[in-house]
Amino acid sequence: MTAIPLMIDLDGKRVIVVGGGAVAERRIRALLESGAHLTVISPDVTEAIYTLWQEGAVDWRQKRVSGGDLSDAFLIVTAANDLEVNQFVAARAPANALINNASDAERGNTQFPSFFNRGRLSLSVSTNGASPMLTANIKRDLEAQFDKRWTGYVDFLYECRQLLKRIRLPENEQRLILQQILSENYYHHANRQIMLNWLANEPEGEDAQ
Ligand SMILES: C[C@@]1(CC(=O)O)c2cc3[nH]c(cc4nc(cc5[nH]c(cc(n2)[C@H]1CCC(=O)O)[C@@](C)(CC(=O)O)[C@@H]5CCC(=O)O)C(CC(=O)O)=C4CCC(=O)O)c(CCC(=O)O)c3CC(=O)O
Ligand SMILES: NC(=O)C1=CN([C@@H]2O[C@H](COP(=O)(O)OP(=O)(O)OC[C@H]3O[C@@H](n4cnc5c(N)ncnc54)[C@H](O)[C@@H]3O)[C@@H](O)[C@H]2O)C=CC1
Repeated sequence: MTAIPLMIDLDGKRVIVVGGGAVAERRIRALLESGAHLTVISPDVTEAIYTLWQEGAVDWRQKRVSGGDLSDAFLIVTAANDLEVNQFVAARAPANALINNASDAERGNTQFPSFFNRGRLSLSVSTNGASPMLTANIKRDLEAQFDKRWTGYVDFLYECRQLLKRIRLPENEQRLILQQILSENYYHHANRQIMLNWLANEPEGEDAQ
């Protein structure tokens, strides 16, 4: 069995985080931007989680976890520093819930890759549990290779593609342009602007909405 990566939309979904330590904090940071409704269940939490709770970014139930805390959860992260607690949570999770078990990935069905974004570009790395430290190293290399300038470049690619969809050129011409904008020429802002202006001034295709 091999885990496959998916991009997941958690907007408005109920996410339960069991435990309030360093690992829980890392998962919460990854989840904050997702629009999920986050509830932390733990007798204590780190300072950073405490601040997030004060700011209203997460709910906090200051208690040890019990089975009743897990109903209706779409995703459960269990990151208590007690193997048995994490096993209990994994066993009591609703049948269709996604479950990430921080102390034993194989007793869950969901793993968090290490990831970062450059605008719309998302890069994630996983070794499927072989070596989280190798993952961290590879991520660091990728962060240097795909530096912040990629954000603007990927925005440019997005805008071009949206404009092309409106113009509705014959498929081969559209592919040619999509290929062409991958050339290093378009790392330069001025060239991007020329392409965008040209695309923006092309008439819309017949059946464009
Ligand atoms: C499945 C997964 C995540 C999940 O979905 O929960 C997972 C699982 C486990 N990690 C464990 C241990 C450690 N994890 C780290 C560090 C990181 N772990 C991360 C990801 C992942 N860890 C996912 C797989 C990713 C992959 O395979 O590529 C990183 C990359 C990202 C992040 O966590 O945000 C982050 C680096 C962040 C950075 O530095 O940038 C360190 C080192 C440290 O702390 O410095 C140690 C101690 C050393 C060691 O054990 O190697 C244990 C044993 C727990 C126990 O012994 O009780 C398990 C459980 C198991 O193996 O089953
Ligand atoms: N996935 C990963 O990347 C890593 C996972 N781990 C695993 O994650 C576990 C947690 O690591 P840390 O966050 O560093 O530990 P930590 O000790 O900083 O935090 C553990 C938290 O769990 C809470 N907790 C304990 N019993 C609980 C219960 N019955 N109900 C609710 N909350 C409870 C504690 O109050 C504390 O807030 C480790 O024991 C280890 O197995 C460790 C390192 C990396």
